[in-house]
Amino acid sequence: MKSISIDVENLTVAYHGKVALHGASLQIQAGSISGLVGMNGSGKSTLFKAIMGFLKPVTGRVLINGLPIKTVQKKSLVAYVPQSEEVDWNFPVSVHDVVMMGRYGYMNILRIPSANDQRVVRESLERVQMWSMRDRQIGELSGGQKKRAFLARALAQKGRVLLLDEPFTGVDIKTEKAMIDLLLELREEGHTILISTHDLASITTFCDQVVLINRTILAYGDTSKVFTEENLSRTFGGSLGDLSLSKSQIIRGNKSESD
Ligand SMILES: Nc1ncnc2c1ncn2[C@@H]1O[C@H](COP(=O)(O)OP(=O)(O)OP(=O)(O)O)[C@@H](O)[C@H]1O
Repeated sequence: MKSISIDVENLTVAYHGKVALHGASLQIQAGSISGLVGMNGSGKSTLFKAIMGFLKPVTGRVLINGLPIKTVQKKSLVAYVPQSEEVDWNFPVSVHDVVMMGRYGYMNILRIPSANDQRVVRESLERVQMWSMRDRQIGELSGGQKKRAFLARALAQKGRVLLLDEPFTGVDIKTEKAMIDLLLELREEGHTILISTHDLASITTFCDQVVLINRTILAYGDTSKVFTEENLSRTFGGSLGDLSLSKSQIIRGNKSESD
């Protein structure tokens, strides 16, 4: 699989004239995992939505492998897992239906799944250990199961770029570890992954790059260079103590089962 880069150039995004993200620039290397880190309201979801082309920027642009998102989306290259709050969980669809939505870009207007679509949906559900729950209504799932169902939808889309907005929120430590292992596998397969998370302690265990955000991009680059005490203080406006993060977790990451 050929890996794909993401370039964000001088991006400014506003909601009803109020700027949420200004002058944001960053580069995500093809075939890497990047952790997007920032406080509540710092603009993480806004950045995801702008990369997806859901929000029209006031200034700047986003290039996926050098191409505008509109061109790329026709090929279903970028898959997005939104925050749980963005999903209507009362919508009467099964887990299987949700994952099949990842195949819509490959179907004609009648949306009749082919044998290949059925196979890909099954494989995607099996990869997140959700095949046995395929007939459940999405509203009946636990927080972690909801996240896995939407990750399966992204896998079914066969996007080469995966944008994951807080996939670990409400997920237990065992499931988070299984998801991280899956992300590492997906990177080996050539996917480019941008993931926002509030679990700072696990960043150094799986992210090649870190992007620090507070209404603009404060820093980005190799985790070993960017995930520093000074940069985190700038991002969160406090000390490491406030972040419940030890120096060792910044340097090499040491999240344990008992955390
Ligand atoms: N639909 C919207 N209309 C108006 N303002 C919005 C909208 N969505 C987000 N905002 C504002 O834009 C800013 C950035 O919000 P955003 O959701 O991108 O932050 P975030 O970093 O994803 O936060 P969190 O960690 O809480 O999910 C916030 O001030 C927020 O209030």
